[in-house]
Amino acid sequence: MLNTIYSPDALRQLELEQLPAVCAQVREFLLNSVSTGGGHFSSNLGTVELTVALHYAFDTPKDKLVWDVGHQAYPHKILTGRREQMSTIRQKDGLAGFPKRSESEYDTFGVGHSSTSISAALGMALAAQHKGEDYHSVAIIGDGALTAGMAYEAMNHAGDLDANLIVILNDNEMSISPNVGALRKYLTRLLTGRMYSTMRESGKKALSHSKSLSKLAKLTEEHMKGMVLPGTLFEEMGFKYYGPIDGHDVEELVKVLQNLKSIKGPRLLHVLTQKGKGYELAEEDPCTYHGVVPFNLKTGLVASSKKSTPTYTQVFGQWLCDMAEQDSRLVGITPAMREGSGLVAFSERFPERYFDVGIAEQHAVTLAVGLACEGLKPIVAIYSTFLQRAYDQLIHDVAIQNLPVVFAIDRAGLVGADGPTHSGNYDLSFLRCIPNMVVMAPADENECRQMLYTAFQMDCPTAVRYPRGKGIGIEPQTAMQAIPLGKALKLRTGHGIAIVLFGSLLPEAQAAATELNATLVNMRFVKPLDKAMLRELAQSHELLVTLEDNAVMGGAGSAVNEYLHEAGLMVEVLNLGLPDQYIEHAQREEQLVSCGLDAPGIVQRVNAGYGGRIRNGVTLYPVPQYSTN
Ligand SMILES: Cc1ncc(C[n+]2csc(CCOP(=O)(O)OP(=O)(O)O)c2C)c(N)n1
Ligand SMILES: CC(=O)[C@@H](O)[C@H](O)COP(=O)(O)O
Ligand SMILES: [Mg+2]
Repeated sequence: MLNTIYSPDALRQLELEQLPAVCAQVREFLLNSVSTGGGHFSSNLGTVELTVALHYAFDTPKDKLVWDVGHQAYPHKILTGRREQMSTIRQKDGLAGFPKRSESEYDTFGVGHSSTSISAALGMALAAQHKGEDYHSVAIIGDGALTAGMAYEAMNHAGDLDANLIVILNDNEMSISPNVGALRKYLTRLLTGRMYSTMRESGKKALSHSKSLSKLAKLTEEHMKGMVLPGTLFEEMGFKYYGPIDGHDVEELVKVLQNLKSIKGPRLLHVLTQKGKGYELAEEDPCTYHGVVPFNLKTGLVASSKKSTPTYTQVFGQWLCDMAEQDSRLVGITPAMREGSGLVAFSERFPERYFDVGIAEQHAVTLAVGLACEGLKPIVAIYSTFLQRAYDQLIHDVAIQNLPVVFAIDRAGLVGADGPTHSGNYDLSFLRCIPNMVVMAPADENECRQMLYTAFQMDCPTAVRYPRGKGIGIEPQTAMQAIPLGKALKLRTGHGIAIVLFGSLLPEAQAAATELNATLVNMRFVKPLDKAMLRELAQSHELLVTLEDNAVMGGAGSAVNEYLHEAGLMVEVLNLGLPDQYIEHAQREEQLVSCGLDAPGIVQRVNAGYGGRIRNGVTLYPVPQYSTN
């Protein structure tokens, strides 16, 4: 059947009774395609029935489905004409891992970061009112995503309006790790309470009396009211609350959704799903199977037995435990990224000093400030891309008060398969302009550990930013020693050209320096800059090439330009970094090549500019062209 479903229209031609078979085929397809190519796994297995029901019950794309985060939207892609391209998902020139407006008319809203769906769907619902159009706006949000403030900001607004907004709460009791907070407890109470069973039965009865969809359509508010649990949090916020219902019973889902369409105003349907549904290992351990590399379905994910050097994340995790052992003031904070940020061991060894705050980056930062005010030493472990959410807190709460909060910023620079929504391309630009901040970028794993230690010793806000994955393979030393503030390190002495490196592009810089016989300096600090070193380089070289895995605009290279200008040092400069464009998903190495940040790319751009200047006095720095699809 799946082969004939090229669009939701084709799905809607089927009989309701055929939908369970469609679901089985979508799940089978998912199991094979994600285990073969990698990607988000558990969440997609959990949304199969919900997705089929939504496209069946609603008139998509006229009706708008807005997926929150979008990591659970693979079934949606499969049913909206992209099944045959699913093998390319998250790969260079392939489908994006998240809904993306330019990819399909069914992708109503681009996502990747969480908790935006209710705001966006409300905007669409208000637009419908404004334009006098008649379509439904449906936000599909997970229980994890519902821990973020933005979701409540949107509900608070929506609950006071009469917009045609439907929120589907996809509750699987999991974020990436088990969900946290009072809301989790509240949802559990809703599920386990006596009222739930009573309500569920009455709801089912109401629905089972209806023989056909046309009759179902006539089941209006009165029937649905039988399913209402009065006094819920959502009701108090102005939503009509329905559910909870079984998110794997596709026929029941369709019936309820059909009914929901005829009700007016903001309404919320609570749907229960199981993360990893249909693959036993993922059902048992949805967290491990949240995002997967290719694996054998028969054996499941198998940890490699080869001893390998640690990733930057692991270097951070080890440092955190070591530091916590030495200093009881240390506390660790994560906004819902325990595994990704390397905090599992810390959370187990120091549970009383570990805080998973849910998807609440703003709160994570200001919580750290409160802890710092009272003499504790907070470490905020956060992905660069998610720190963007907490920029005001960083300035207003941390930096203006000059409090010693350490930001361990993971996934800095290009991240690969997750693409532009998750790239950490801007942190150097947005951090270095904040007074009081010290900003460090390690060039290898040991330096990362020593920088974290350095940061921890300081009495001001500090940031250490490091990339996804492994470095050059330097085993961090156990001993920890603070790095002198703002001190760069000369790694190679060459002639004419000096490569001024900020961060992890060390192998590329080393290869290019050798090829060009250039001086190579590891700057280590983006703020404060080693001005003495820059002065010396400017006075002894003809060209300075700054290199960073951050946007060129406003980044570390810009800091060098500003200093040279301010100091009146006349030297030619070539700033290499990420262009003023979004870099599409691909492997990180492919992304670096496409930006001219691999060793041959660096050499080519230096030669083009520098050679041109030497030959005829014309400065020419060609910038590679990037695709902007
Ligand atoms: C702002 C933001 N912070 C963190 C993340 C990382 N993240 C992606 S999915 C996820 C869990 C979401 O849980 P839920 O919404 O319940 O969906 P589920 O994974 O259970 O399907 C997290 C923390 C993100 N995408 N956006
Ligand atoms: C959807 C989301 O935000 C996360 O699942 C993210 O994809 C994790 O990225 P890492 O694989 O880099 O931890
Ligand atoms: Mg969840």
